[in-house]
Amino acid sequence: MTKSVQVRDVSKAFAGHAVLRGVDFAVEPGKIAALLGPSGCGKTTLLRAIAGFDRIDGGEILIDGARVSGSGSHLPPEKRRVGYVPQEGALFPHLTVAGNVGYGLKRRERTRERIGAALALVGLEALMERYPHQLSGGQQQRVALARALAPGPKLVVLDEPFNGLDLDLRRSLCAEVTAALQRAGASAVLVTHDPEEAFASADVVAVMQEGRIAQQDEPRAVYRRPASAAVARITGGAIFLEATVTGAAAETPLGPAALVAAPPQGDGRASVCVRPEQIVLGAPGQAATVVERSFRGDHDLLTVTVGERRLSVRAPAHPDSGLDAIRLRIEGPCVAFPPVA
Ligand SMILES: Nc1ncnc2c1ncn2[C@@H]1O[C@H](COP(=O)(O)OP(=O)(O)OP(=O)(O)O)[C@@H](O)[C@H]1O
Repeated sequence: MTKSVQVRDVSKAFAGHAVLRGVDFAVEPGKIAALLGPSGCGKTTLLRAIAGFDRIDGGEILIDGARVSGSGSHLPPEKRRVGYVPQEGALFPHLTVAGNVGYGLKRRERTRERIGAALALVGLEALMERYPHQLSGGQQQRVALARALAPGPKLVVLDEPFNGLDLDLRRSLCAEVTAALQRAGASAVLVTHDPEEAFASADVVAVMQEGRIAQQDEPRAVYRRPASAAVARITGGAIFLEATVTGAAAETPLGPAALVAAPPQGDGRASVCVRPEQIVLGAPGQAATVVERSFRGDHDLLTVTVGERRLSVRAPAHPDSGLDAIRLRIEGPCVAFPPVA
């Protein structure tokens, strides 16, 4: 099947500093892909290259099977049929909602019906006559999405569209944006540095690290089977335990742990990655001593020692619990990486 967007071996440098170093990345039609990575890894640069705002130095980019960048060619952004949602919306303050949404449409397409249909995708058709300053931050972002969707693009790229919004709003807006993209039948690339946002909104997560895609897979796969220790850290909480591996089993300071698979490096010493929720309290388990208990609302965060090792462990919130001896064990399969030197 023709990919909605296909990025092949793309490189890009700014003033001699390589920012994209051979990026391979693809999105299937109608799917939402999240580009997840730490600050400075090249996410925005890749997004801008796909949208056509920046030229690439090497490799090629295809949209719907047609080359738009590469081998000396560079189709300008307005010819790519890619909708772009920048950080913090960037609506025109002097235009109404309808004016903003109609902005990207050709004059003959700029009808009330067409604008209303785009606003209906984000549930804001009632606010057509308002100005951006009369909208909440979340509404502004939805208008920015409606503006990007109005010309009927096959692909929409969104650059950290929920930045600057509070956490509750981020979560609800994320669900609304995903639903609007699905209603519009558009494929999307969403840039984020928040794993929860990537998992909640995307069909596929591409984990980016130092200008390369380190792993691209379904959300559960990148979380449960990270390809490297760095991917494990980028995709959520990760506790690394020194262990001895035999086949698909590991012996750790917290007792035995099953592995998702025997590691390619074989038996011997390893660093086993455990997700925080895989460490559970209660017998049977390894004896641990609680040295600090910190109230975190819906849970307590315990600092515990197991032998020489100090760990942070989530525990149910408990008003009467003091500092005491507990037992810990690992539940569910983990991933083993080569030992840290
Ligand atoms: N126009 C430019 N000129 C020079 N350097 C640039 C330019 N754009 C980006 N860079 C550099 O490229 C690197 C990657 O930047 P980019 O914005 O793509 O990262 P990012 O992963 O999107 O980061 P963030 O999450 O902080 O937005 C950074 O070191 C940045 O300083």
